[in-house]
Amino acid sequence: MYKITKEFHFSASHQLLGLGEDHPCSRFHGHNYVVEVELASDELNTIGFVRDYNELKSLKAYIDDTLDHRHLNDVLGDDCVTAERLAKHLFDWCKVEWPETMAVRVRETPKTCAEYRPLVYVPVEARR
Ligand SMILES: Nc1nc2c(c(=O)[nH]1)N=C([C@H](O)[C@H](O)COP(=O)(O)OP(=O)(O)OP(=O)(O)O)CN2
Ligand SMILES: [Zn+2]
Repeated sequence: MYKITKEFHFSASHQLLGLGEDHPCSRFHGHNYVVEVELASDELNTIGFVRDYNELKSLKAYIDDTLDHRHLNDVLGDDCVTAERLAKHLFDWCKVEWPETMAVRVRETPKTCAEYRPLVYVPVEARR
């Protein structure tokens, strides 16, 4: 299997409501988000690509237009935009664009990372 990744950056604010007032993340705050999308395929195209990195620019356009310098609670219509939920949101967008999408990772800080990767269902008959 071949795997490629590409990284995207944006800045946005959010607030994790429901955590309790003493939790720092319940306050309005922001992050310099790092998003990494992962695509995989058993086969390469005639050029030798899983997919041209250049094509992934449309994710940059989506991020710039809808997430960058915005309040994520408003954009996603969610009062608790965790990194996990943002990873799922971006995974769903990427999967429609590129069926080879395997996972999306979101970093809010250099020390944290949340990933959305669907479980692969293996039928009982195929498990032997
Ligand atoms: N599982 C998750 N936990 C937390 C999330 C999240 O999205 N998923 N988000 C937050 C906050 O929004 C923010 O990311 C702060 O995280 P934290 O690790 O507390 O960041 P700090 O820089 O303050 O960490 P220090 O350990 O103090 O350096 C919280 N949890
Ligand atoms: Zn945060």
